[in-house]
Amino acid sequence: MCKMVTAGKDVTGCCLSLIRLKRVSLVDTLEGRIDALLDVLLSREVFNRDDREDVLCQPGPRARVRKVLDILECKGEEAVNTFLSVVDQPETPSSAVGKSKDQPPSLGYNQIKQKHREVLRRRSESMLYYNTRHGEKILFSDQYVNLLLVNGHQGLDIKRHEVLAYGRKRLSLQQKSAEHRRITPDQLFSTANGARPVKKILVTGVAGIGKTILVQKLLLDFGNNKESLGFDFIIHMTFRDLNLVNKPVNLRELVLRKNRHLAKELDNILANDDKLLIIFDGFDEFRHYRRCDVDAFVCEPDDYGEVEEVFTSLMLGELLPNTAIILTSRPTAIGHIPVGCVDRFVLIAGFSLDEIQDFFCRYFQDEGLAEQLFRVVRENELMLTLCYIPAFCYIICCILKESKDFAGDNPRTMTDIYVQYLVALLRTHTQERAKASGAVQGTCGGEQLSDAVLQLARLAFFKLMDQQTLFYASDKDVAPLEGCPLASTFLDKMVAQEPGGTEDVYSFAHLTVQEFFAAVYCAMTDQPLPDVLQQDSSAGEDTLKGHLDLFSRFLSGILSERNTKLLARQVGLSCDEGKAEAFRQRTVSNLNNLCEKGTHILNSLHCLFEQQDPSLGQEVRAQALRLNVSDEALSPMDYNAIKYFLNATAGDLSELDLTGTDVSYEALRDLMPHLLKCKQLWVGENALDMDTIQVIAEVLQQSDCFTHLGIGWTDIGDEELLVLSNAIRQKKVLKELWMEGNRVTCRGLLSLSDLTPHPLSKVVAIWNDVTDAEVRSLSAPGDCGGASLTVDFSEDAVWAAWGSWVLTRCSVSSDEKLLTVLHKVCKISTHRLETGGWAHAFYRDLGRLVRSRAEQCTEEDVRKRLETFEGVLSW
Ligand SMILES: Nc1ncnc2c1ncn2[C@@H]1O[C@H](COP(=O)(O)OP(=O)(O)OP(=O)(O)O)[C@@H](O)[C@H]1O
Repeated sequence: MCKMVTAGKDVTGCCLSLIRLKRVSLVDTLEGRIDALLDVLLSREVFNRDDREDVLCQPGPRARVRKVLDILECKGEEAVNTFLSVVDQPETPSSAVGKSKDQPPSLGYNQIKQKHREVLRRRSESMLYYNTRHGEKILFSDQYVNLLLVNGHQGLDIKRHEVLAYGRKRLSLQQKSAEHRRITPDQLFSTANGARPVKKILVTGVAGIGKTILVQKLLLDFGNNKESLGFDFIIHMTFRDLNLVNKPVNLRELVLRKNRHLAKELDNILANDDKLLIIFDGFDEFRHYRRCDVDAFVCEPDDYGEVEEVFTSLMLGELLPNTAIILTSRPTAIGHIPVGCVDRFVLIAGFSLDEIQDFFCRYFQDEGLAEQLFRVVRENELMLTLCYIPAFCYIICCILKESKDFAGDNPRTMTDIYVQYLVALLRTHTQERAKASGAVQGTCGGEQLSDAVLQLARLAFFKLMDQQTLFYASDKDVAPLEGCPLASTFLDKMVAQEPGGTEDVYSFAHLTVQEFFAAVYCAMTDQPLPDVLQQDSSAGEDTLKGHLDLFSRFLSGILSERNTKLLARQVGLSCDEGKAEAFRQRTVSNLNNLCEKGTHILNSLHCLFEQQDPSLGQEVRAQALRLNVSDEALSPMDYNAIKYFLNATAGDLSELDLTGTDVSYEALRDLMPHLLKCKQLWVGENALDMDTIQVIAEVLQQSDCFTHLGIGWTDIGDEELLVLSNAIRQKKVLKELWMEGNRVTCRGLLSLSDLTPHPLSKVVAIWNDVTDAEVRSLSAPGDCGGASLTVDFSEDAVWAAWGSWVLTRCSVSSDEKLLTVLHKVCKISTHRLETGGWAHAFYRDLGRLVRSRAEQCTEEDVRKRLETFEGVLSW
């Protein structure tokens, strides 16, 4: 490799700049032979003994090479010239210093390896549920259910709440399962032929989907010698634990914090970095997660840095470049991960129907009972949707264990389930306390119970507002919970090792549980609503979309009449009626506002749904009902909320925006009565098959008010357009048809000729299968479309804005979706793209995006297709 450094160059006169230029690769190349190199430099009198000492004082081989380079810079051209001639010489076996890499592992190394496996096995063999009783041992292997893992790149700007995004993602994943490749835990590091090795893996998935459990599975299999994934050692770190590090630290100390048994062999373990896997769990819980864009790195295991610097240095390969890393995170935080270095993106998609059933069997350990209760859940769409998330599956099993069915207070909304969950656990808790103290039930009842719940809820609320999920025992908000047995039912506790002793650190088992308790506090006390919910929706749209989404849904559900009554009866909590009424009025005014402006409205629809009060919907009196629910795959729960709103509100639907929602035939058919009253329907960026097109055609045939239709990027061809044009001909009310990026040919467009310019005053059909000659004839006045038909890139200003919109979308889409877009946009013939026009910049930027995606892509066939397009785009 040193040959490469100087090959083909006349080194005289440029040696100094050469070593500056090649500094990083020199460090990589020479770290394994630094000691031998020093000897040679000494013997050639380039270095003196003091220089040598200076170098040897540096911690670790990489730092030593850097020091050599620094000293050489001071010594000037001649010294550097000699140095380069030395490094160009082939390495003699004796000079190779990567000792531990080349030598067979020592006995000590192998013994520690086995011991470490035993430690990991011991630590991972029990399943720890948040409410596991002290001393209770539930075997992990008895409870573990297979998780669906898929290779996948995820958009980095997922801001929506994970739990809710989950149902949508899950369903769309299922639909597209053929396109995605399933992987199993043992395939995480496997590579397709010829692909570069997978070293850094990012595992994402929403709250409660099983990221930590997957990590536990990897550790247990490793501990049991079942699956080593090719590693000698796995080091497990959680960000919860790393949060406790509050001063500069080095990697060695971080490893030893929880693994003192590795101390003796740690040098060898770190030297064998290609046999080492480090797992970092729960990046979203890292309190410094916004600060990982560091510019200071640590390069040696003994170098000190802030904890985020050590982490980022490992991720970017500045530190232990050959070490494999698995990083888990909820999607909300991945925008802060240096994803450029990630070799593989893995998404945990949770349970499918079979796994839910398997979970029930394992949980109830009685086949008959499990089957009976599974049937109850399967018949309840909402419940079933939630069960795809293992954590919910667990919560629902807890509820069922208590009540055996959902009869009586049948849960209809997400809040209902959480309220029942709270009640179920409180009941167990009070009964157990009564049993333990030998007293009658109610020891912790009445006031005492509601006070304890409010204490917990207070903690949840204030920490949520500060976006905190970890609470130290020394915190003044935590202190009142000391000794409260209720807290241990709902809070996770861990003991943090601190220099002066230990400290307890608490968290709710899941963020959703914290959000629920926070909403209980806000509803049941005189705490004013948080500012973001107070704001007029015109100012607060953005914030309302963010981290308080689920909190506001819970708040709405808790303030509903049925839940306030239930909580009063079961928990002794009462809420101020004025507050409930104020919240309801705010919900109505938010809905009015969002409808009139056509801003994203889904969360407010869920708030309304949570209330389950038909009269509330009737109060919505927006001047125009513009419903924008675009850009995320919608789940059955979302459709429930949309339909609920549309059924409850009177008035015609001005606009329904279902762009990029994975809308299906069933969903559109279900919405049919509302579509007949809709003026503008946007269903672009969904794969629309003929059945779905038929539903739209039916609406066109029957509706007297349907004036605008958007079906861009829906993969439709002439046949589908023919069905639509026949339907338009029936009522002749459609004015605008947007159908860019499809497979329509000139023949298809000609089917619209008698419909333009009346009723169709605008047809946008760029990026379809139309040749240049056809474009000219179609655009000619008097022909098929004339002025009302746009098939070409004529108006620069309009399409420049369009291009940047498409680019933004491409940058957050999956590789598969990117390929679909590329397939369309690369059909444009180049001579129509006038030099200097917007299209050049557009294709250049698109080319860059494709190149970076191809570099990161681990699926060979997808990568090859991306590379083909890269070639096309670099004409
Ligand atoms: N594969 C599984 N088999 C059985 N139970 C599971 C499995 N995965 C998850 N669970 C259940 O779901 C709960 C939550 O899982 P886990 O803590 O791994 O989620 P997570 O994705 O790490 O969530 P968060 O993002 O909130 O940290 C577990 O405590 C367990 O009860």
